[in-house]
Amino acid sequence: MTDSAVEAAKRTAARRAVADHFNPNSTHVGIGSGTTIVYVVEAIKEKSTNPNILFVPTGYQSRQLVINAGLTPISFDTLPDNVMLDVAFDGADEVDADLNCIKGGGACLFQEKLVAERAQKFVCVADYRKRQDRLLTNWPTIPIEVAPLAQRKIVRALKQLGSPDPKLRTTLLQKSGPLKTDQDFFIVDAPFPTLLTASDVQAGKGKGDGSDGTWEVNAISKAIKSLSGVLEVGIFAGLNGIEAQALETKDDAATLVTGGQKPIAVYFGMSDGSVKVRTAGGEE
Ligand SMILES: O=C(CO)[C@H](O)[C@H](O)COP(=O)(O)O
Repeated sequence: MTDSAVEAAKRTAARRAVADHFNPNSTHVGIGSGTTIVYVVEAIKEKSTNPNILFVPTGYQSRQLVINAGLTPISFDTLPDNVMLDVAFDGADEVDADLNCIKGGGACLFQEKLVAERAQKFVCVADYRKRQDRLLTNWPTIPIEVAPLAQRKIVRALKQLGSPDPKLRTTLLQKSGPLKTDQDFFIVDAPFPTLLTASDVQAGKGKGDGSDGTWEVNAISKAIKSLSGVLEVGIFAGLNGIEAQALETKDDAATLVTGGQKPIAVYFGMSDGSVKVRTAGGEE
């Protein structure tokens, strides 16, 4: 596939996702980061440039994208406590059969997670290379945002968790040295063996707790997040927004604060020009 074919796949999927999930009467919409989200913003702009819709970006690139499209950005920390985003769109680096995602290829995972958790509907758009049954199949590493001071000890701890060669992400262009995130933190990219889903563990394909060299998605995410100095882990797993809200209405007040991290739907642009939509109900 040529680069332009991959870009065409991203654009086709973005248009379908926006057609299905962007309501021009929305009040608050989250906008993720990366190359695919550009096509989402393009499609949104075609449907509405209503200045009353407030767009919550997930970092510098995302904010510029919103501004350049003539849309109205609003910072996450100015959202009133009782406001949920109607929908948040984002890209993904890899998605498994249960809709767990790896994100952070563009180093924006921290703000992306804040925004995803605040959305009633979190929707991802990606090209066919990201569509897998298990995480760490084609995408090689888990991106982790860390405090610079703690970087070396976190790399050591990741090795103890079974990551063979965690690496500090560096800038590729003129400036040498570590890449800095929008929070002025560092990114460590940690390879692990392919991650098990919860149903793999139930089916006895591995313990999933690291003791036999296998990790289940939620377990490795929690283990990494518990290391001091880790700001956020680029695994979006657990509940989706609809499941989280259902729990909250059953008077579990804690869930609104954590929200859902998993998308309710992922739109994959395929190499033949079609779009596959993966949801909790399966794929069509
Ligand atoms: O998580 C991200 C940035 O932190 C991106 O959404 C992810 O890397 C996908 O990027 P692209 O659309 O360029 O493939």
